[in-house]
Amino acid sequence: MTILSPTHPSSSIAKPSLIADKISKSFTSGLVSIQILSNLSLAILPNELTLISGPSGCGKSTLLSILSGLQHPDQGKTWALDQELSRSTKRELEYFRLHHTGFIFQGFNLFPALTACEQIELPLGYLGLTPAQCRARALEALHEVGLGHRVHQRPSALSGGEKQRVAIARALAKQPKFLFADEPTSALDAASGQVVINILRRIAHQRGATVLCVSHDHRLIQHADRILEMEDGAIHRDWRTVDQLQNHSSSTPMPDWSL
Ligand SMILES: Nc1ncnc2c1ncn2[C@@H]1O[C@H](COP(=O)(O)OP(=O)(O)OP(=O)(O)O)[C@@H](O)[C@H]1O
Repeated sequence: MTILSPTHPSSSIAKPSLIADKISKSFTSGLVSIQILSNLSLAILPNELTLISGPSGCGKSTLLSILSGLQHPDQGKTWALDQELSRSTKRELEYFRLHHTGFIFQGFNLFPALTACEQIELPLGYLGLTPAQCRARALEALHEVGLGHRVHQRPSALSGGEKQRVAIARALAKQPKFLFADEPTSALDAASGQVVINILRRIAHQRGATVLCVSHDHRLIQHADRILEMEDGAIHRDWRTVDQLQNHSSSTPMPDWSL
């Protein structure tokens, strides 16, 4: 059984790749304004899978969309590496998302008419790669998620877990620095969900990507490196697996996370 320990900054000396500094967000419904995120600050590290968990409606997806540059916070600042997302223009955010991010959603978002390989080749074309480069990257990504034998299948011939693996391969083929996943296992059975979360963790560890995953699927917790539990628009608890802590010396110096 995985034992969880409270996160301590000395557990890592890596520089955060994603930072939120006192961000707030509210939505207006009719005459009522509802505060979703309140003065939230956090720092996410590369090379690990960070899981944001919490009850439905607590603001997980809103936080993910702000950290990935899909939305601006009402107040506060966000950075991805050295780019201040909260001050970036729409065009700068589009460039950031196209070149540096991959997204994975609960519903897979695959085109029914395209084969697994074509699903991946299509968006790669927007990166300016040649058709041969797109094909090579697509095949490599499909092999990486264990779907080398399903290259020419359309979504209707794939299981839910396989569809999600195609979606991961599509995100992976861009070779992104950031991978954002919103409830990637919700539509999957336990075994398929476990395969998906293991792939996400491997991408973080082997490729050095920052992998941020939103889920209220408790089966995922023991497979994440770090767990952020949200409640009422704030980070309520911040946990890290003991395995991860033991990989670092107890004399590891404190990183400078000052904002
Ligand atoms: N664009 C929007 N306009 C109005 N309200 C919104 C908008 N986006 C989110 N909300 C509201 O903000 C709250 C938080 O939504 P969010 O999707 O971030 O929560 P969540 O924790 O991801 O929920 P779930 O686990 O159910 O997906 C919800 O009450 C939702 O209805």
